[in-house]
Amino acid sequence: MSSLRFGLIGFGAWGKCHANAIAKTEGAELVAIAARSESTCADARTAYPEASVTSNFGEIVGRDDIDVVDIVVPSYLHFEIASAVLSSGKHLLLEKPMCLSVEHCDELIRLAKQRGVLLAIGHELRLSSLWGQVKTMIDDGFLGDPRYALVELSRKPYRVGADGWRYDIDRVGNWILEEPIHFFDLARWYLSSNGEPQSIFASASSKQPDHPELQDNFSAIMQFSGGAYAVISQTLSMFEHHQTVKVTGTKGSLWAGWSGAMDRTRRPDFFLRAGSGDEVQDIPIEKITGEVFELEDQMEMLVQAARDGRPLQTTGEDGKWSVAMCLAAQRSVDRGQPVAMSDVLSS
Ligand SMILES: NC(=O)C1=CN([C@@H]2O[C@H](COP(=O)(O)OP(=O)(O)OC[C@H]3O[C@@H](n4cnc5c(N)ncnc54)[C@H](OP(=O)(O)O)[C@@H]3O)[C@@H](O)[C@H]2O)C=CC1
Ligand SMILES: O=C1CO[C@H](CO)[C@@H](O)[C@@H]1O
Repeated sequence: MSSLRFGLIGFGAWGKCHANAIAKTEGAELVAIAARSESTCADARTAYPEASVTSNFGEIVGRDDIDVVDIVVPSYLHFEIASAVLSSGKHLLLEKPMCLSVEHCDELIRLAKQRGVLLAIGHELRLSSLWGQVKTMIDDGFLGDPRYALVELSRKPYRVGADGWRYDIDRVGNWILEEPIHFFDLARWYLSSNGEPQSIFASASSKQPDHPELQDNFSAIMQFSGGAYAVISQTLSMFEHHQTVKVTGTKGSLWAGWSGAMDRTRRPDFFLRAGSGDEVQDIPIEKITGEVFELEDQMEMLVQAARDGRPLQTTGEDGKWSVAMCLAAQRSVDRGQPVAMSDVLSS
């Protein structure tokens, strides 16, 4: 069977990891790469001599021998490039945050439906053996009724990004859309038996006096219709990368952790422990986990969805919910009050 032909737009810190993941995936072929600057285009030519490289992403969009486009550019460019790709009738893998507004997310979902193509969003934690095992145990009833989730990350500061986009509020949107977006997605996934999130109350602080809008410390409480709630908390003022998840229910509890020198390490430490009354067990996680590994699984997911019609695990609808939760959280930080999800989803 012939390979699915991928075009990659963006070849920065994370785009290079995408290129590597596509190249490793059976049934996928990296045929074209676009970046902005000549120097990044030159890097791409050296690393992937068999791919065509361009500084005009429109050339990839305009080709009719490309099946899937993978977009890994600064977040403020997601909507413009994604709508061009979907309009051209190609499948799309779009990095998180899907877009910087709910309206733009809706428009991409509409376009994907209209053109009958796949739209997957880079919420790769859903493909993790560790975070996925937590979900499996919740769905299998280990906790009884889930009542509470904590998703917490302590890490070193964000990378600046090409041309400084990640430290420019107009181009990044806000910092909740950068990394806490993954944790909102996880919490919504874990507590899905409680219905959708109803409201979010959040606080944040900055350690940068000249940039109060870039908030290094962030915490939120999200309330679900079924009565459960989740706490999302992150600091960028730590060292290394340490993530914790705790979920409790009417019968049991789960505690999972992942640590590495950085988010992209290939040598992480991770664990899952499960409690039921006084009995505590270590749950083995056979498959190594971390964002670089899940990225490879994400490429495989696309190949299988495009070829065999298997369902996507990271959909446009989920991408939209994740953006909406982050926008609600930022509005709550700014106003000092809880924000109803219905206000954000309808505005
Ligand atoms: N799911 C996840 O876990 C992660 C998701 N992300 C997301 O991925 C995206 C990219 O992040 P990251 O790689 O860290 O950012 P970088 O700044 O490192 O890279 C951005 C890349 O986009 C390229 N680019 C900019 N404008 C254009 C354009 N008009 N056409 C083609 N290429 C362009 C840049 O080119 P040049 O180099 O020439 O400037 C650069 O190669 C962001 O949306 C981020 O939120 C990031 C990390 C992890
Ligand atoms: O998961 C992630 C790792 O950190 C990056 C920032 O440096 C984020 O963009 C990203 O979502």
